[in-house]
Amino acid sequence: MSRLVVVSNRVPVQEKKGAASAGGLAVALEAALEKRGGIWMGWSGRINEEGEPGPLSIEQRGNITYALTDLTSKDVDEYYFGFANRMLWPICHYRLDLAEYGRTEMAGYFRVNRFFAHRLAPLIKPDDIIWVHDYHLIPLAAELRRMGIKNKIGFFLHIPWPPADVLFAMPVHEEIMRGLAAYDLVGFQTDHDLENFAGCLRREEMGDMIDEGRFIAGERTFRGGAYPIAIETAAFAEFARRAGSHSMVLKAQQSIEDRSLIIGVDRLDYSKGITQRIDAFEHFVTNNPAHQRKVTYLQITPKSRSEVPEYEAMQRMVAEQAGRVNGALGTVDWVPIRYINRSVSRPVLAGLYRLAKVGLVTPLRDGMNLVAKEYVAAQDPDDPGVLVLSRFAGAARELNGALLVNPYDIVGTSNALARGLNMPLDERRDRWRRMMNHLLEHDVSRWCDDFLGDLAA
Ligand SMILES: O=P(O)(O)OC[C@H]1O[C@H](O[C@H]2O[C@H](CO)[C@@H](O)[C@H](O)[C@H]2O)[C@H](O)[C@@H](O)[C@@H]1O
Ligand SMILES: O=c1ccn([C@@H]2O[C@H](COP(=O)(O)OP(=O)(O)O)[C@@H](O)[C@H]2O)c(=O)[nH]1
Repeated sequence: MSRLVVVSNRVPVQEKKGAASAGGLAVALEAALEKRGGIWMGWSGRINEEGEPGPLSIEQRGNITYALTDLTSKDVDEYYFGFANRMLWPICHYRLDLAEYGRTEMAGYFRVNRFFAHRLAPLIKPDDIIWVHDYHLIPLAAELRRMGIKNKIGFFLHIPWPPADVLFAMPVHEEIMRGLAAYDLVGFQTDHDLENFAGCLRREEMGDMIDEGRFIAGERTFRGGAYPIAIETAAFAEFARRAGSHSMVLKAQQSIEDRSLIIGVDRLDYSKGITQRIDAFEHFVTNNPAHQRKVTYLQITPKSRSEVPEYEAMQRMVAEQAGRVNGALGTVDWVPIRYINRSVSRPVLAGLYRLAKVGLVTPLRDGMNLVAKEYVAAQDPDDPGVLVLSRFAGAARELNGALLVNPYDIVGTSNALARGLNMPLDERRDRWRRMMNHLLEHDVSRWCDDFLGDLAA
């Protein structure tokens, strides 16, 4: 089996041991590299203003060699906060209104990708398979090819891919598309993302699909497919089963008393639909007097990308909104929304998911949304909760036992919440079993095997 070289912006070794990780990418990949061995290269998370980069910092952990590079603050501002998170992220989440195009940021993005390629190339052996992750690093393969690297290189996009009319609002869309064409295999979360990609290629006759899953763009032919990312289902279910004795989970359970728990877990990101969700909850409580004082909505929302102005504004907005709703609906002995701005460790999350009668996952647009899958995996088979899921999350393509909602439809989401809380046990079991069977069969190791199998083929 060939050695695997993974490249991603974030690398989990940069997190302190035992720290709670708030990103799905890290969670999913750790398992894969442990199994196969190889190199994981990425940003150290550190800023180094020296100008000339020092040597890569190398750390061996089990089967994995972590190779990390520092970046300058100019790099981080332009490449990560700038182009990746203020241009590509909003565009790929269909938010043209939030996209900020700056030439400096765009140049910084391509420059940092070139820099990554120069640091990575000396580590690569002829038989290595290279797997690049996410929107931060789209041009990496083109840079490596320019340096003469002929290895198989795959790319997986963790976020949605938009239709042509949205993508083409980005001035450098052609270069980004050409960047993708430099890979041997481009993986998307869903068939819808793949269709959008094919549409973008066709629109200005840049390329086409020549066969099922085979594309041409200019001189290059390459493959593309849908590879929905997954979780370590059995292990997560076991976490949840044991979590009942965790002191934090016990405390939560005691403090909820006999109320029904509704849970939301999201990075504080405008794509996650948190404000619409709070509106839906407010509508639900106001219009269902029988549930007043009988429900607690726990929203766990670690801060994310706070240096980006849209995220900073969002932090204020959600905090104010949660406070306003609690002020309007709460009583001396009942706080309807518990809003937490910190990251919670995965074992505790697993226990909280299991306590919750409803998992409320309502992004306006999301590549996959691993929280939806974790919520299902964490349920008690004898008395499972109900997943209320946005039709615009990648997970909605797979989780056919969920109550699907349009997150922009506040009344519709409120009705789904009511239906979830009142659902008879038999229906809950049927719905949960369908989803759990799917998640057990399609877990994260299968996701890796599928992608790497196709890349190696
Ligand atoms: O690294 P950050 O800027 O702090 O952001 C965290 C991660 O957010 C994004 O997650 C996506 O990947 C998940 C797993 O495939 C998927 O379920 C979710 O829908 C996506 O939003 C981002 O793509 C990662 O690169 C970030 O590390
Ligand atoms: O306090 C938290 C909040 C989230 N997560 C984890 O962060 C991931 C979020 O992934 P998702 O795909 O839902 O969204 P993303 O943040 O990657 O856009 C999930 O595995 C969660 O369990 C966590 O460990 N602690």
